[in-house]
Amino acid sequence: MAKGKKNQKKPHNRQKAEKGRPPQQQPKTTEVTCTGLTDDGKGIATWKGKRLEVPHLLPGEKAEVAVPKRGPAKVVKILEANENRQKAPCPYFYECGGCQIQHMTQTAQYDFKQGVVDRLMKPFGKPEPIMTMEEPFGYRNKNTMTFGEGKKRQVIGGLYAANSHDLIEVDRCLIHDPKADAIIGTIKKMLSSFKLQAYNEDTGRGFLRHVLIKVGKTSGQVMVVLVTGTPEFKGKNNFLKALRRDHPEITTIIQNINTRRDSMVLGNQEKVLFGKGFITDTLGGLEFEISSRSFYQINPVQTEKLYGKAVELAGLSGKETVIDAYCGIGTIGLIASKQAGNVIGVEMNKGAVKDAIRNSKHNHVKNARFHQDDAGEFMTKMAAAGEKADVVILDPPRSGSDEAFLSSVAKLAPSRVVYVSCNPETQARDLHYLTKQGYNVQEIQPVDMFPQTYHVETVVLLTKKS
Ligand SMILES: C[S@@+](CC[C@H](N)C(=O)[O-])C[C@H]1O[C@@H](n2cnc3c(N)ncnc32)[C@H](O)[C@@H]1O
Repeated sequence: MAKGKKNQKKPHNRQKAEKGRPPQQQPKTTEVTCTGLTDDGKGIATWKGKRLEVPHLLPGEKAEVAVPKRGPAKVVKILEANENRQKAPCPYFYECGGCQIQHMTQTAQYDFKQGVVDRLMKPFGKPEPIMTMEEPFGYRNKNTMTFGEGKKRQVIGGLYAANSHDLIEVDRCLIHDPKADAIIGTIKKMLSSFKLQAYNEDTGRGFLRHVLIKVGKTSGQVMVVLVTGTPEFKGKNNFLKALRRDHPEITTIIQNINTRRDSMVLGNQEKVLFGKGFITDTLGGLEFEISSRSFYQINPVQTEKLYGKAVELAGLSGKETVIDAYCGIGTIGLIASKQAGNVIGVEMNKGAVKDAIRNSKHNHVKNARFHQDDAGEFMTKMAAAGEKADVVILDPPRSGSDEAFLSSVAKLAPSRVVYVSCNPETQARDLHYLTKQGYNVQEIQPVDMFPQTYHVETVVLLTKKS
């Protein structure tokens, strides 16, 4: 849900900016009929002969909609509702930018995601029914709330409003782990009794910027990261004592110091204040160490299904050489290593590679090696050296893979390619390339990794044409 936050513009001091500004005109309202949905779940309508995208509107619905000069259109009143509409369970849904489709019933959410995948994958075959989640709330193991000052310098702890960098006070986010929000609530209350200020983005002063909580869903371990604008931590010992007294479930506490003036959540400096500085969690029968910065899939229940499917599609017999490209902390490769001859992981992020190596030792995996490199360059070098691989598993970022990587796949000529993606649009682009390079798509499996949001994960099996 935090996707895109980093790139959002820094806000101005809104209070200052509003002084002397003429009162804002109310945006015009108009009646529209929704004819379809964008791939990110917005309604599509026509206004003044042009396409208008309206968040929270469903196909067939008639609505009165406000159309401001700048920014997204907004539903003022639904005049005729679609049967798939429901009252969003979260009271912050219409303001907050975290979830986009809570106004759809759960079944309609699945139909929407299935429809997006079916359309994008049509040239390659018919996707399997989406893997759904039995309990599609409270699934996140990584939960962040941001702290700031309100107009009266009061502490605000919450999430950013949609399409903006304005903070809205949120006590409970329904996709967060409830334990995480309870700890954040306690910290919010403790700030004033410990005379600690929230960080003010405009002045660059103040103490608490964010609280990041990671929860090991199977281990029950809890990491609290206090992201502070200054290294000084007044009353630290008593603060930690009080926090741990109220939340004995906390297993480690870290202070991350972020003095940057941009909107990156974590700074580069860290102090472990309590515990080991990491938590562990179990996935695919292995135990992974998770630090504050490690990339780790945020929905472990669905990740078990996703990785299980990816390993099944790899069709391993115990002898194969498997490449785990874009491997992060090595999760997929290490899980696959139990059924493979050997695993070669490649990942650009240095910290993640260190984590992957540590995780392979921790799990006594002897047949996996990890390399820090650009995946495309690494594969190009492998192909040039005449090396071979039996299976390539790739799980690139949202932007997808690149030509260097995909053309090297064709040269390495693995019999199977298992492509995991969090963006079916870039995945479809890359599948077009691979199918022209001698591969056939055999199976397409969508997985709902991010319920209540428009995001959908897919895993695709390609095999070499004989
Ligand atoms: C979607 S994550 C997948 C991580 C891992 N497979 C998992 O499931 O946890 C994508 C990973 O690709 C890495 N990455 C991004 N661009 C890369 C590149 N050009 N070469 C290698 N790794 C890259 C990112 O650092 C990130 O760890």
